[in-house]
Amino acid sequence: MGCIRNDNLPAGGPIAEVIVDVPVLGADKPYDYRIPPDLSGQVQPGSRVAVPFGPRKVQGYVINIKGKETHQGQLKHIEAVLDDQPPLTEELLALSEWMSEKYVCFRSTAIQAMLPSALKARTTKEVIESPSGEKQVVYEISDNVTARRVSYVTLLKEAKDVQRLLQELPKQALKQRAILGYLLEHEGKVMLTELLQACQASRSSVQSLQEKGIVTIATEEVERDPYAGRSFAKTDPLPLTPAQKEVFGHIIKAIEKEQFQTYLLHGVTGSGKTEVYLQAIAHVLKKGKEAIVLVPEISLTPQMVERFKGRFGDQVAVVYSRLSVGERYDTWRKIRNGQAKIVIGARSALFAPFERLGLIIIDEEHESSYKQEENPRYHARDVAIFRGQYHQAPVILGSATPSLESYARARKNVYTLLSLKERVHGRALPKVEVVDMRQELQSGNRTLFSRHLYQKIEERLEQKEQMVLFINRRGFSTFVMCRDCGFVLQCPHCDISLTYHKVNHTCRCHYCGHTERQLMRCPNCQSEHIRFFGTGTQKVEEALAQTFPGIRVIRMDVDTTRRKGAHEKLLHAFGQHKADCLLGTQMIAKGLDFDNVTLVGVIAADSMLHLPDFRAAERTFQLLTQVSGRAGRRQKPGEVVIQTYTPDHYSIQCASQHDYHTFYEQEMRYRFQKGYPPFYYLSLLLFSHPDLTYCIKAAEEAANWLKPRLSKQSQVLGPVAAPIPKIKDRYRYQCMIKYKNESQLSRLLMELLHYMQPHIAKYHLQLQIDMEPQVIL
Ligand SMILES: Nc1ncnc2c1ncn2[C@@H]1O[C@H](COP(=O)(O)OP(=O)(O)OP(=O)(O)O)[C@@H](O)[C@H]1O
Ligand SMILES: [Zn+2]
Ligand SMILES: [Zn+2]
Repeated sequence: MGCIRNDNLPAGGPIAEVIVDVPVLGADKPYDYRIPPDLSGQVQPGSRVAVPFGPRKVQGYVINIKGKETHQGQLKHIEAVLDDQPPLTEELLALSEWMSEKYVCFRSTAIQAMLPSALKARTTKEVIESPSGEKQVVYEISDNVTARRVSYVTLLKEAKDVQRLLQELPKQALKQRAILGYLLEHEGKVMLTELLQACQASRSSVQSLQEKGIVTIATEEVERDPYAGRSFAKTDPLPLTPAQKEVFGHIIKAIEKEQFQTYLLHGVTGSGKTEVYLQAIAHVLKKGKEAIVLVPEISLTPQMVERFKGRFGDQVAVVYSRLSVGERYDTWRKIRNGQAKIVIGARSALFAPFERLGLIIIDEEHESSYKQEENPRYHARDVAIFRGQYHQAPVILGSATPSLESYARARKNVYTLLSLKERVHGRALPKVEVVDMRQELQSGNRTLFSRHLYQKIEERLEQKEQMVLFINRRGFSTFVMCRDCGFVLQCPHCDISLTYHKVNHTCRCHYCGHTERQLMRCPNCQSEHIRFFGTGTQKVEEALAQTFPGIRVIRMDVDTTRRKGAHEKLLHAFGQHKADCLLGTQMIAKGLDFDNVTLVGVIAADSMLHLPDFRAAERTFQLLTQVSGRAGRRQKPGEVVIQTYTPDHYSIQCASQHDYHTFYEQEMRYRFQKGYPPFYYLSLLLFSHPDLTYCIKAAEEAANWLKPRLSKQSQVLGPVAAPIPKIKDRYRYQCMIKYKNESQLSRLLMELLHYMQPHIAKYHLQLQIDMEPQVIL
């Protein structure tokens, strides 16, 4: 691998069409390369290859192999095949083509999204001097990470022979004795490093044993398995409730008939959706097929992993961003070579290179993290449906709070609606109380906790039950303002206010990380009346300690979970009752299933409601429902307290009554009036440039080009300043395209990219195209 050959080839021989890993506009098309005879068996559709491209060597992907006759003249040839088995299947090749068209991205970008980053080859440039003294640049392609190899020492003699050898060895050969003894104790095979350490021996001792033919040292490829050595208690399928049975029956039928169909499983929190998934997967395995389960990254808790590993053991591969590059690569290979049958993971797990896919599940399907916010800007739901269609396999979208888009599709019978309306075995949904914080203020309560919440927390502390408190923001305060002149401290690079972090007395930008020391005086009027407004996790943590002396709090937010394993550790500690309160951001809203949690408190329910995004109400409803769902999941009943300044808002009212349908109807009316999804599609063009005037001009030029080319019912809104008008010193302008039916839009936007190319290539304009964006900030 990696070495580039440079011999010359005669003309003739089959030709491969290759997509090169060069993400620029002009290079986004298949190039023809000759397949040299010695590689002819190895080059297949889906192979990753090294090819010359201009003066460079680059990595590419073979998408097709053609006969000899199609090309005249000189062709460059493929120089190396980079893997034993082609990393891409025929299906994934087709998917990459579909993605590049639908999401207006380069095909190589789509392909890269499917592969573990270990397969992103590095091109290294080296300058060498030729014999005649000329300098030459050579390029080498090497993989980022390769398989891990480990040396093992194996005993070649039987135990009784070794006993005899031990007698015969000279007295002073202490190390060799120790080594043989250790090998005997460990079934005759041990890792070299372990052996040397255990016996305090050097390599030469082992080598001398090898020379005598007693042991052998050999390297083997080993797999990096983050779960190696961990055992999971085996679980058996639970007898399904009648409601679960009904849902299960529908899904099984589709699996049996090998029929593509998209199901929307609307099941309240704790209704037993996961158990249905598990049993459906068992069925798929029995048919010799494979399954993919997507969950949002933050729901991929140890609890969740345990449920799948407990049922299916080593057949389960877990894919998430916390894996090291090497672990990810090994997990991917386990999938590619058929060792793993089930993949559970965050968004990118969807590209698991299975060839006999029998089921795809997207849990918490409403989650915005299923949309990738960088190129390729794909939505997991669309990709899942592509794969389901390809394999004739059912797709299940599950949620307690389906996205409006999905629910509307189910209403129109595009998806099949299945529902679980009650919690398993009649367990009650928690009682939710909404507290009007304006009244609290009027009655003189200026603390973070309403009297009601205060009382509930006290009760839990007395009864030794646990609670979950939720606040939408991390940090201490959400903005810093001068009370005399109203100056708000902002990030100099982004149009966004800085967040105060009390631990190290800094003000930080959550977009670019810019940090300033705590202000003592207003930079505008020199007043000392600086105040911190808004509430973050750190402030609640401090207030809890002051209000409830002795309370044990575990804080979970981006700041406390940065280190690998921290997330798991904190949750484990909470599960072991090492704290009374789990306090955190979104990351605690989902998937947690702790039996001792009887109270959930939402400190400020409004913080999401006022974001400049048409999905703000939907997100608020979803979040409140999910957080509430963490309470009373087992024997003990649960209670929820939601604190808000807008208690009458329908998203808060409906969430408190566990009433999805009323919320859906009301939100649909609003979307209809305003012309938003699911009534219209949106696509977003975002222009950014360090110079404001240039940015506006370019955006206008693009809008003017586009408008006459769209059909009459479609609208181009803007260009206007983006909701965050500047990030990292780049100004941001956007155009929103609203349409119902614009089948050629993707193609048109690709043309627009070509049209705008001079601005992009020469003047560093960035133009980002987002088909059906999830986040409009
Ligand atoms: N048929 C069953 N019999 C007994 N217990 C069950 C059954 N199905 C599920 N449970 C239990 O009920 C609880 C909730 O089930 P599960 O986690 O599957 O629900 P869910 O709908 O996936 O939850 P959420 O979406 O809120 O995370 C779990 O503790 C689970 O073990
Ligand atoms: Zn001031
Ligand atoms: Zn910033």
